[in-house]
Amino acid sequence: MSREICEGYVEELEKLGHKLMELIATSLGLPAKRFGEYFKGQTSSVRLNHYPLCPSPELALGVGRHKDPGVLTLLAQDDIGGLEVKRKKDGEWIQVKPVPDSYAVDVGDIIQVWSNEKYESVEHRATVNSKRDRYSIAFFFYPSHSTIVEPLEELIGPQNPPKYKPYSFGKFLANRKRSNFKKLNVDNIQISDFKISPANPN
Ligand SMILES: O=C(O)CCC(=O)C(=O)O
Ligand SMILES: [Fe+2]
Repeated sequence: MSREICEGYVEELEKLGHKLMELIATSLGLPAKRFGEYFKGQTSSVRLNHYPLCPSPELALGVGRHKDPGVLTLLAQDDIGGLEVKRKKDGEWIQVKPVPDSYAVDVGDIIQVWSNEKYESVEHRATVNSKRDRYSIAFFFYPSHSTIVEPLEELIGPQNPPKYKPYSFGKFLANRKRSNFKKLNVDNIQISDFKISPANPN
């Protein structure tokens, strides 16, 4: 792939990311450009995923269950399928069927915190299959390293106290990456670590 093609692709995804954030801002009753400031010095990235076919797909996962730490993930997937999201009401894993010429849009942890849980970050995973290799391209729309993530002040008040303590996105991500993609015996850092519990508001 040439540099121009990659750069052009990322530029278009960035535009789409901003557009989606404008719609989300509007849905929360905020000015459309409310989220723009966080993306000055953004740290977005692209990951090319290759899942080789697996003779025993019931014994392995392509990517284990997780929530994406950023703002949005825009996922282009081929026609094989394998992405699954966890349905909250019963914990069932639901397949996200590939739709040609479209992106699967995943709300990340930061929107959950910014919106004080009006939106929720979706838990997901990717399975493998025994028929064909699968490819996906994930664009992770991330704010600047220095962003302090906290519920937006316009969305909190006496009736709606903040559900999260502020945290540094850069430090959160650095902590996540410390695992270096190895399987850990303990869960790595999660936004729930910053959750304010009603019994212990500080
Ligand atoms: O390839 C997929 O379907 C999902 C990939 C994913 O969740 C990720 O890269 O964060
Ligand atoms: Fe993901």
